[in-house]
Amino acid sequence: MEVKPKSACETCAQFNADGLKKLGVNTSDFDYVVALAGNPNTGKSTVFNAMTGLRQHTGNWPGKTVTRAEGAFEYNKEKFKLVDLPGTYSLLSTSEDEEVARNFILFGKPSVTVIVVDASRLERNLNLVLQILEITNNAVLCLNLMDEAERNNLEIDTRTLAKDLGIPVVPTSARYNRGIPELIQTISELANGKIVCKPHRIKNIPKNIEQALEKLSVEIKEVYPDIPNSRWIALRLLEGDRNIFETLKTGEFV
Ligand SMILES: Nc1nc2c(ncn2[C@@H]2O[C@H](COP(=O)(O)OP(=O)(O)OP(=O)(O)O)[C@@H](O)[C@H]2O)c(=O)[nH]1
Ligand SMILES: [Mg+2]
Repeated sequence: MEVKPKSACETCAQFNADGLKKLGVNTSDFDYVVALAGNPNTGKSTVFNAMTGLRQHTGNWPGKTVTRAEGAFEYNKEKFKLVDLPGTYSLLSTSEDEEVARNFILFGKPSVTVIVVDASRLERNLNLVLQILEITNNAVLCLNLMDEAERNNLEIDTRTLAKDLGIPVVPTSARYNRGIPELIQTISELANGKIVCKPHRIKNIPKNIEQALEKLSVEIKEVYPDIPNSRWIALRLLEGDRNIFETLKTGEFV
């Protein structure tokens, strides 16, 4: 991860939060699309509401958001369309809600993916984080529910986490609006290339599988030239993922 040097004033989130305008449902003429992804009940909709000024339903039970919601905000004169997704445990999913999230993360071509995790249950959230990092170059980890983590006396080494994952990590307590200005600033810097990620990727793929992957992903690209992540899709097909197979067949990507 490389961060280009800036003046101290520019790096201050408090300073930059002044450049924020919550635009509600007015998503026209956006410059960037930002996806909010993560396990169920990690506070995605709460983050969405804090940034857009909308009142997307939030609730303390899994699966509250069942379809995707869209809103917008403006920051430093650039317009961001924010997409709130249903919670999902995995990109290798089967349930209908999870499919909505997976298809958007895979095929929606977001400029930035915000991965919202529960800081008090970090370990069980990491599975999805690593899966998302396989398919995107531009992501930020929103370490939410920091108030809960603090209450449980959990300390998280955010610098090491950011280094190991290869993406920025922003601690937040979205319910209390803590960390939201920093998150917005990080999203903006990722979108306009001031921060460049080097996401953690699995490297030890056997040679024969690697060759099959290469071949299949070339064929996928021939049939679907606009498709992102053809390599990951090839891997899923080789593993026999019926959902991905059906999605490709119907062409209903998003
Ligand atoms: N203590 C605390 N609670 C939070 C925080 N952020 C969200 N919550 C609460 O966590 C619950 C779930 O929040 P949601 O925003 O609905 O979570 P979600 O990720 O959108 O949930 P799904 O749509 O089901 O995936 C709500 O009761 C929120 O008020 C936080 O930073 N701290
Ligand atoms: Mg939600």
